[in-house]
Amino acid sequence: MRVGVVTFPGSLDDRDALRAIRLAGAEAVALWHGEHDLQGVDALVLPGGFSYGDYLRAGAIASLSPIMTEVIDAAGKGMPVLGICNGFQMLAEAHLVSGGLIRNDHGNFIRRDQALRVENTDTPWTSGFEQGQEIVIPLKNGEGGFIASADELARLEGEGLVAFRYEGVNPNGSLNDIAGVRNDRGNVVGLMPHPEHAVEPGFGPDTAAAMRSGTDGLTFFSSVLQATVLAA
Ligand SMILES: NC(=O)CC[C@H](N)C(=O)O
Repeated sequence: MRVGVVTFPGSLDDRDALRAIRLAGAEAVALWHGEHDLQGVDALVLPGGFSYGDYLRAGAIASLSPIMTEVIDAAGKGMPVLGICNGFQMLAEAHLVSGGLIRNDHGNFIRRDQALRVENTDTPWTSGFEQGQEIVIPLKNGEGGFIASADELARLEGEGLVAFRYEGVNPNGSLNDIAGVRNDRGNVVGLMPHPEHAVEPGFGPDTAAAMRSGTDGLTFFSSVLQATVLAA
């Protein structure tokens, strides 16, 4: 299975995403934002970072990059797409998932090992988790506050489209503690915390809770591998 990671000008976590994919056992394919070419990949990751310097709004300019034409087309056909942090911001700007991300309510960039509750396992990126499972992965952003209109929020909740919720601490004022959402079909998932930074023992979160494994993030990438094997 081939999983592509798109690099944009200002991407920061593309290499870690490629490494996470390899550690999960898939072939990692580096893609460039300026090309209209997905190189035949089976799944896609939009990585974290500061694409276009976060000018305008984080993810807004990247969402108009040439390759996004192909990403939007593939997502519409059911290809698994994961947006991590800046990638989640791009998914929201491209309307591939609902809602938007705004500056953290306290106004500061924040970095912490963050506990999350897995709310929806019916996606190719979360199928390896248990419903309600608590995981710990790193969070690091300045514009992580999840917003949506009252109607859209009610729809997300009512239709079970909230994929992850902050547990214990809401680090940025996100409505309903929402840390990640999925699209209606389930193939597109976006979240603010970073699974690709928690894939190897000793290099991930260092909280006591996470010492259970420190590799909760790897399940995202092993899940998508499993999803495609089952579909094949
Ligand atoms: N880690 C990231 O991807 C950061 C995302 C974005 N640049 C922000 O600060 O909100």
